[in-house]
Amino acid sequence: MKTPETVERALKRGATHIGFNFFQKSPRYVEPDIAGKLAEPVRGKAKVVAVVVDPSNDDLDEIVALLRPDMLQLHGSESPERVLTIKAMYGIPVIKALSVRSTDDLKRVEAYIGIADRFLFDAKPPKGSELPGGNGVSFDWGLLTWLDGNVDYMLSGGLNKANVGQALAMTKAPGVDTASGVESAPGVKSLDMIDEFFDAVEQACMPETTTGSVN
Ligand SMILES: O=C(O)c1ccccc1N[C@@H]1O[C@H](COP(=O)(O)O)[C@@H](O)[C@H]1O
Repeated sequence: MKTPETVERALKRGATHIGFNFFQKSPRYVEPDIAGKLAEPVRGKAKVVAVVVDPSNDDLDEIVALLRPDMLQLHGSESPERVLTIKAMYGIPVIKALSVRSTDDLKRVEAYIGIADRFLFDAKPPKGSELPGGNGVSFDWGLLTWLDGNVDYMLSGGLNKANVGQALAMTKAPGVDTASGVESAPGVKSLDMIDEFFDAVEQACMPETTTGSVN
């Protein structure tokens, strides 16, 4: 999120996590001090998440001081040992993002069990992309049937109003996450598209008993 308006809209629609991106090549990048201000209305209503990619300790020091995140989303190739070190340094829960193309990619979860607090499964970046995430591409959700049912995760990667219902129906994912799927241009979130995404999620999550037809 890069603007107060989009933060407000996502909160109003019931977002449980609001992310701020600190990968400098990203069109979603925000300066840590600006992110700290944007996060103020989020505190106590949703989790403030810092999205980082193989961050140095200096970068983390600055982000943690200025944003005061509830969670760190580690979206690079951080090893289990590095995740443990980061958790020990700041005492902040970690979402470990893993990119998925095959069942072997999903098996990488095992090394992080008991270390990462939650997982986020994203697609592998397309060839040539400079971004490790935020590429608007999905992976084969059917692969998630291989996952141990106790793993707490968020499904990510190319989710938008048109496919999030099918993604939820197919995977029963405990959470969904989107970035480019609610943007009118790279890095430009659309209030209408945020609404449409939440509408689609609500529709997908409606208990069957309330979606029956009226005769
Ligand atoms: O969005 C980015 O530019 C980005 C850069 C570096 C790491 C992660 C990034 N985005 C995250 O990727 C997922 C999926 O995004 P999308 O829905 O496919 O656009 C999401 O968690 C973004 O925050």
